[in-house]
Amino acid sequence: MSIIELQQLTKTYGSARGIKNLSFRVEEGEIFGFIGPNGAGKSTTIRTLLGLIYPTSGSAKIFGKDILLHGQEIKKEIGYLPSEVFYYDNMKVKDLLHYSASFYKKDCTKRMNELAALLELDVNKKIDDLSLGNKKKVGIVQGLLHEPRLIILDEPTSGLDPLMQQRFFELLLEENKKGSTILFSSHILSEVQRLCHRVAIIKEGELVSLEKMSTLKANNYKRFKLEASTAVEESSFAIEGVTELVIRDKEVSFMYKGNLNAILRVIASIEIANLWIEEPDLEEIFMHYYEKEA
Ligand SMILES: Nc1ncnc2c1ncn2[C@@H]1O[C@H](COP(=O)(O)OP(=O)(O)OP(=O)(O)O)[C@@H](O)[C@H]1O
Repeated sequence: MSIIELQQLTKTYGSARGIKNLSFRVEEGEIFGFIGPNGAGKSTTIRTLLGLIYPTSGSAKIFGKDILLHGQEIKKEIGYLPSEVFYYDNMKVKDLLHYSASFYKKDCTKRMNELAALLELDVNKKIDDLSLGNKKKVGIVQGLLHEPRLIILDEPTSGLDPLMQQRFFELLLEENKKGSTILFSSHILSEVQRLCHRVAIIKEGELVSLEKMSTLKANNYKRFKLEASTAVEESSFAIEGVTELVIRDKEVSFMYKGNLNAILRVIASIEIANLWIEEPDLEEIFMHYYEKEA
């Protein structure tokens, strides 16, 4: 079953572009990555889905229900972590969390305490006295304390130190195992690569790619580096699929997409001293995508 379904969802801010005709689905149990550079439209999409802003046209459903007709009902089963968190600074953390928990019709105290302990968050402190990272932790506890069916995270790791990021990822994987579906927006590709099953790539408000993480990696380029025993001619590598060719005397590097036998035949014709074939990370794939599209 689709947990989220967007159909031609469009949001403009006056004459400014927000998102344009976005259509995709997030299936139950997925960890779904939503990636794109600053200003691509990730927050606009999320805020529209949550009913914080109104779509200009198109529609969306969450749990099979229209977001405009059933917004209140839908939101009870969503945990949302906004990209920036703002609070009433004068409150104590525990008071804020109890206040947040009061919106749900179940006792969230146990889970709230577990999450605070896991993230090493001191709930007796005033929000005013917290660092940026600790404020982020308050947002995480707030978003997860009611054990939501759908977790929506907008750039969740900014402000968290590496140890806490790791703990947070483990927490998300645990929630996912228990059955939560997760939509995760980011421009930090390594974290998307580690966690997500599928990824939507958005550029200038439009969807440019929607792939399984495995397909995105498999279909893509490999990076070749080799050291030859003698100087190499550029013409040796003039075959289809080779890009970013750099030759420095005996050292050659390039990206390749295509039949591996074809490139291995080229390499076999050279007397080589060393060879590396590397899987590009999402960062490289992403840059390729953008450069190619541009
Ligand atoms: N309130 C607003 N008024 C006018 N334009 C806006 C508003 N909010 C967003 N935009 C524009 O909509 C586009 C998408 O912005 P959005 O914040 O959704 O991008 P994003 O992918 O979340 O980027 P970032 O990673 O920087 O948060 C941008 O061109 C932005 O300038």
